Amino acid sequence: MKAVHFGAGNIGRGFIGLLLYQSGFETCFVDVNKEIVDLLNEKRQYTVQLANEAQEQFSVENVYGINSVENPEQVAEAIAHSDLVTAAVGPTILPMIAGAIANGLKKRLTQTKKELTIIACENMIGGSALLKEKIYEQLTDDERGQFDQYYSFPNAAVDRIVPNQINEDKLMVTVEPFYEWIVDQSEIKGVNPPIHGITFVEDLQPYIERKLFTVNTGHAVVAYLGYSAGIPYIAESLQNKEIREMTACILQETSKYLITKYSFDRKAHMDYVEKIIQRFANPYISDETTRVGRSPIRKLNKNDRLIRPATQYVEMFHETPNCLAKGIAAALSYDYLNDPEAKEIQEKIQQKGVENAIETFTGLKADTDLFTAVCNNYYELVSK
Ligand SMILES: NC(=O)C1=CN([C@@H]2O[C@H](COP(=O)(O)OP(=O)(O)OC[C@H]3O[C@@H](n4cnc5c(N)ncnc54)[C@H](O)[C@@H]3O)[C@@H](O)[C@H]2O)C=CC1
Ligand SMILES: O=P(O)(O)OC[C@H]1O[C@](O)(CO)[C@@H](O)[C@@H]1O
Repeated sequence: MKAVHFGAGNIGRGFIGLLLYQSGFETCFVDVNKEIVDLLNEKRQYTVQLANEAQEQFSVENVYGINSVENPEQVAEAIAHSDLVTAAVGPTILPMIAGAIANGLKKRLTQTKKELTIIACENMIGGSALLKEKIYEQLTDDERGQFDQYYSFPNAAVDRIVPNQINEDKLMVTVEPFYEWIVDQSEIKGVNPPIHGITFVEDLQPYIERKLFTVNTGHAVVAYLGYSAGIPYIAESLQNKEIREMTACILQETSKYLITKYSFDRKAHMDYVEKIIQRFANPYISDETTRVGRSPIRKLNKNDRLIRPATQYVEMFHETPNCLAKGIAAALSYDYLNDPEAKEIQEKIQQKGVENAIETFTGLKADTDLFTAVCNNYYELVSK
């Protein structure tokens, strides 16, 4: 079996690539990073190491790379002969890979009429649906009809903390032991991809919201509060009592929303939350607050990990989630200027004021209690 995976980065190599190999796939990594692609072609294998006391290592073999800038034709050819296409490039990059996937899928139709599954493995709601939308924008009506018949784009939730790598071996990836990959099987045409480690579900919504509004909300606020306190690493940030308590409070608010909406068992959900906080504090991982806090405009989007649970909370309980408001304020105050999105937010705040920035980046309306709470928390945070 052959898989084409876009994005030979942390999640691509450290999570998806590992499971594909363990499930018997040959994996073609498509990337724009020449160094990584060349190394994959030279070594044809790499190592994944677990971030725990035993530091267990796994060899991932049967891999190669294609540079999509230099060799777009090879990418199309690989997709035409593949049994699975996956991606982990980041939500903002999905539109940029859509053309290459569209070309490959068109070529595939000239050679076979077998079904194919395409899965975007990103931290977002509806990642594969977005990829499909961007691919379909490039098709004629006739091609859309054929794609509908053979290709499916099931949404997915992926969870494994993979920090930035500082290994001498540029292909090696250190990952946390925990992982979860959940795929919406109701969307799949033909058989489910035979990958050990995927959990197939009929309704992804509870799983993706539970993951995004617990793992990603929690991780992001630790990053922004840690950065604001001058702490460079996530685990170290959690040693700060104020940050730990604020994170717990924020996750109480998201839990209240999730438990009410999806009727999760309270005890099981709170155990899930506790386990996640322990994962953040993993002493075998050095995870920078600037990595976890990256791209704050994306993270402040109305459908993402900070604003969506807050607005859903207001809608459901008619009260303001004050801790989430503080987490949102911390994201707005994130002034790491090497991050282009953080820079853009800070420039907006300087030029137009924080009220304008809140409206622009979060979509919150100025006459709401949540807006006021975010604003007040922002002023409190920056005056410290
Ligand atoms: N690192 C983590 O712990 C987790 C990450 N994710 C998600 O996985 C996705 C990828 O994240 P990471 O692996 O951490 O990022 P990364 O930056 O390590 O990897 C992204 C890869 O995509 C490549 N890329 C960029 N533009 C491309 C293009 N046009 N065509 C092909 N490849 C391209 C980059 O060169 C890089 O190798 C993101 O959506 C992230 O939210 C999800 C769960 C955990
Ligand atoms: O990848 P994003 O969406 O920027 O989020 C940052 C971090 O969230 C996690 O996926 C999980 O907390 C990280 O490991 C990840 O990189």
